[in-house]
Amino acid sequence: MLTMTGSALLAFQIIGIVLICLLMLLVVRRIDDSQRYRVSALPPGPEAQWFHPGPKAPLKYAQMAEAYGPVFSYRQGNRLIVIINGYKEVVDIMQKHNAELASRPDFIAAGEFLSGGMRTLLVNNGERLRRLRRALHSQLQPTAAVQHKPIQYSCGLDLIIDLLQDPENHINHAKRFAASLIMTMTYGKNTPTYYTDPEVLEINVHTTRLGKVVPAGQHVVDNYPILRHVPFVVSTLRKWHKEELGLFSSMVNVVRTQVEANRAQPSFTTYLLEHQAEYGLSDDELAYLAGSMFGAGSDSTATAITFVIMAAATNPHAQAEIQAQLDLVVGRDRVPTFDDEKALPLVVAFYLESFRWRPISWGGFAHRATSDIIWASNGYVIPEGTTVYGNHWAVGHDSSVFSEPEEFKPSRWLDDTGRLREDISPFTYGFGRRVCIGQHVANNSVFISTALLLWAFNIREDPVAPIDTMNFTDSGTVRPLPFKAIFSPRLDKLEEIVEACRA
Ligand code: HEM
Repeated sequence: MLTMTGSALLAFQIIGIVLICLLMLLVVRRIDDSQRYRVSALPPGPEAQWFHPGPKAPLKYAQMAEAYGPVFSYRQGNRLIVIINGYKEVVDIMQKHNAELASRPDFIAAGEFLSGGMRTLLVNNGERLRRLRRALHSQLQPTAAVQHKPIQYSCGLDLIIDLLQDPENHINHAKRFAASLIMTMTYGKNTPTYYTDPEVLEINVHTTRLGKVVPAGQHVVDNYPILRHVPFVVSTLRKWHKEELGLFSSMVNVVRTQVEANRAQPSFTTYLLEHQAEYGLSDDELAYLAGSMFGAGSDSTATAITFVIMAAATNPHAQAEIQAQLDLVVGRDRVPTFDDEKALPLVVAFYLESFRWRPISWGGFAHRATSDIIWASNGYVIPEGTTVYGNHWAVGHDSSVFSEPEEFKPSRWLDDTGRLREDISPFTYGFGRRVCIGQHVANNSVFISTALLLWAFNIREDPVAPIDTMNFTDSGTVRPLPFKAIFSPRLDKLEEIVEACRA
């Protein structure tokens, strides 16, 4: 009993000291800020010292942009946040000032503790980021992305067969496509992958944990960094890191054993093991580099495929147009392949429009200004240290670039001659120097799935179960919630043709 009272007293003392320190820090920062911000104006925004947008922030931000303008700011205590909601503004700020926005805000819970500072997405700009991105680039840049096309094609054929046999579960089939691809690319897995495989389930536990602590302010240590020194505050994060690192290391060890026995399939991990010294990777960094491919590339790719299905089911006219092109270019005796891509601009336009219409990382990912950014057109300053988001939802729905933004119109991505436009982008993969490094692989996945899906099926909405196209999770990478779609094969011998094309 005495011991309990003693530790309670100690805890109160620590909390007291922490509160006093925080108060002092707040006063000093406010004096500092008020002096700096007088020089030029901050983008306008709510007055509150602690503003929280609430649920579905990207939609709320788009509404706020109508009141404050396309670039606005708000505060969360000491943190200053700027949200960019217009297409032109995102180009002017996120793209043109890419060097000053190449860093991340401090993700203390998710980056420092949960990921041990090793998850590429959360690493600050600097020497480690350069090493990690260079290693990833070797496998994911356009010329290297080509080598993954045969796996993507084969996963695409599986997707068609899965849908034919069990259409109800279409969301899980899209997840299977993405999981199989990543497991093969990363670890050289050559047995079929299912979304219910124990290792896939285990990776998903870790991805879900990460998703819980990434949003700024979700964990107390992000709001009060001084608490990082209080062991019980960060003990769960430390435990999660240990478990995640254990899993990632064990997966690398399997490949290491295969390499030693001379029976490893070439993969990202075999490449990293061979070039470990060249990239200066520790064993733990190597394990994280391989392991976090799944978190970064699996859910996002699966969501992209499911949004294509949703777009097709709710836009029969656009679907018919793309099928007419597929019939002309591919016919019905064989499946579409990557070789058809140049002749199928409508397929590309269809998925680009899907990216714009229902963005996957809908609020964008946080960047940090590492020096003051003067936004010349309006004379506003985005001070050093500000967290900056390009709001993908608002940018894709900017009516000055995308007329009738609620409408699904693939034709807006084509010029008068039917070629793909190069002057606009859906910005699905983010901005500047932190743009998604897996974008070429992801585009190939979405291209082959879209082509195969719409070649193989007429996809329809069930009149008695209309699809709510805004029914997705309110998370960093959104996930569409279950919806019914009817998949009617467009040819009698679909399975036969697909199987014949596997060779
Ligand atoms: C349709 C699928 C995908 C979407 C929509 C997507 C989207 C994004 C976005 C929005 C970012 C942050 C960009 C920013 O900070 O502005 C990002 C970062 C990243 N993505 Fe993707 N991604 C996809 C697929 C992939 C794949 C397949 C991989 C790997 C195989 C991958 C690996 C990464 C990595 C490593 C980062 C961190 C880059 C950094 O912070 O420097 N992504 N992705």
